[in-house]
Amino acid sequence: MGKFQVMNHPLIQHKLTIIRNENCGTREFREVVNEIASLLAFEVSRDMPLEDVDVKTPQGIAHAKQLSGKKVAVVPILRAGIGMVDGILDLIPAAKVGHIGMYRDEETLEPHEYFVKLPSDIDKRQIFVVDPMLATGGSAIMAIDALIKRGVDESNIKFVCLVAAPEGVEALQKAHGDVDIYTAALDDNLENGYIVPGLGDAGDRLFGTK
Ligand SMILES: O=P(O)(O)OC[C@H]1O[C@H](OP(=O)(O)OP(=O)(O)O)[C@H](O)[C@@H]1O
Ligand SMILES: O=c1cc[nH]c(=O)[nH]1
Ligand SMILES: [Mg+2]
Repeated sequence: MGKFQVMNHPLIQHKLTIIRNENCGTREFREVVNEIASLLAFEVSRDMPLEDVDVKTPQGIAHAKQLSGKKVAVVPILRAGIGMVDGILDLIPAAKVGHIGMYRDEETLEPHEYFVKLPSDIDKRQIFVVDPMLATGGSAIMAIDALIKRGVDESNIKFVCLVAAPEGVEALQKAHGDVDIYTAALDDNLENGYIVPGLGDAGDRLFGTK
């Protein structure tokens, strides 16, 4: 079973409160989502493997460490996931970026895939699937299905979000038990498909479309 972790670092919690506020405007919302994504990436990358390396400093030889594991791919679920990408690339600049386009039918809440473009070596990478909201879990499950269909092993996927509903966590764990889930908050429940208290429609707040 993959892990489920709520990232309760004080900086993450403080910044999440800023974007939950209905008076937070598009510009600040966008900036702070990226800041939270960076802080989440710092925690999510904590178990990346290291190898020993000797490096010559101006004063001698340091027995040091460098990253040794799989290269990273960040995969945002469009649209709202795009809001987290730059923040993660600030920490992992060499990561490749794949995109999976997904929209929820407003009536049925069913997800629909409309775009997939991934690095050609996606099956060899450590993948961070990012989306601010895990509501029913349908979009995350379908995005991960799309990766598995292309040869990705579930255990190489970490799902990173800002706010999760218990219903979404349960559904994602049931569908993809080996995927690690990281969130800045686990909220109360879903009402009409929206997370309560949540932060509203993340895509619309990021892109100013409402
Ligand atoms: O867990 P679920 O019930 O599937 O809901 C979560 C999805 O809903 C939102 O996207 P939306 O469909 O509104 O698209 P957008 O990002 O383009 O606004 C959000 O960004 C997630 O992708
Ligand atoms: O609360 C929610 C649920 C789904 N998508 C959002 O953007 N917000
Ligand atoms: Mg939306």
